[in-house]
Amino acid sequence: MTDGPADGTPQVAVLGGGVMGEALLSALLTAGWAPGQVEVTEHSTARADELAGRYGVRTGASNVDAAARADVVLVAVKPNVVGSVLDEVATVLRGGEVVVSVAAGLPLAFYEQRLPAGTPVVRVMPNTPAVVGKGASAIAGGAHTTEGHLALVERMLAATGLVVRVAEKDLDAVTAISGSGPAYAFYLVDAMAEAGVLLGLTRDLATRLAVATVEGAAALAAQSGDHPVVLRERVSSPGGTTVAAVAELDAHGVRAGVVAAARAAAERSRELGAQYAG
Ligand SMILES: NC(=O)C1=CN([C@@H]2O[C@H](COP(=O)(O)OP(=O)(O)OC[C@H]3O[C@@H](n4cnc5c(N)ncnc54)[C@H](OP(=O)(O)O)[C@@H]3O)[C@@H](O)[C@H]2O)C=CC1
Ligand SMILES: O=C(O)[C@@H]1CCC=N1
Repeated sequence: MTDGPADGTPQVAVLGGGVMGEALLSALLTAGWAPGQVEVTEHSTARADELAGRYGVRTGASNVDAAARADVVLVAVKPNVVGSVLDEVATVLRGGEVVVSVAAGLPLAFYEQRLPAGTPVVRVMPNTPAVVGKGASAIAGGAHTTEGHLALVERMLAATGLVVRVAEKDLDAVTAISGSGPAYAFYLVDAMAEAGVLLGLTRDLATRLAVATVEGAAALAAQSGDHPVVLRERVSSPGGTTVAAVAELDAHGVRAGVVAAARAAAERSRELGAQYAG
């Protein structure tokens, strides 16, 4: 079994071809995997056919068959299904395959207990902007994971955007910030667009302006390296429109709301782990 780029391009089985499974499948192909080196499993025949038609990969309903052919098993089903999927594929894994999972909450030990002894497991917390190469993913390896395994997963995610290594204990927080975070940004974009409509802009124009503004602000924050407070101050002319607006954000508790939202997401991640791994 390969454990790194030097060993070539391993065969990957993506178990679950939903939102994240498709994003990772697409990223693998962009990163250089050939369609013949990736296989996807799906419950729904219609969805399997859709993915096969769009990406030219082999698709099927059998997790066991796909795992038996794979060097890397990428688990992309919901947390409540992961246990049963692991029990299925554990029957055909030999301990040398790398198991990678994007499921929220479930600890590495949960996988290691269910898989053959010595199986390297890597948890990944990606996010949906991976689809356009602007994602943010954090990875954490388990007890049998080597530098080569982590490097392989980084290579698999190369087309998704930023990839960072973290300790497993930080993954609930990562889930709350970057995993769920795109939803917070879309929430803001939607609110800004709605406000534009309220102020008399067409919905199309308001949405385009809101999206470009959030995209531009993120790019400026990334490229300037300046603290967000400094960037905000630069927008805020004395006695001007921005200070009037930000005072309303403060008065409505938006900052506290974001903090509470992230705390709730991290707590839910811990709950999912306890609920389905317990
Ligand atoms: N969406 C996101 O932004 C992120 C998701 N994740 C994680 O990714 C995982 C998948 O989430 P997401 O893609 O959103 O969910 P989806 O529901 O879109 O995808 C899951 C897919 O797995 C299929 N499936 C269900 N059971 C099985 C099975 N036994 N074997 C094979 N396939 C199966 C489902 O089919 P069917 O619908 O027919 O049951 C569905 O297509 C979750 O664990 C989540 O925590 C992590 C980071 C971000
Ligand atoms: O909502 C969820 O549970 C998943 C994990 C992070 C983003 N989506």
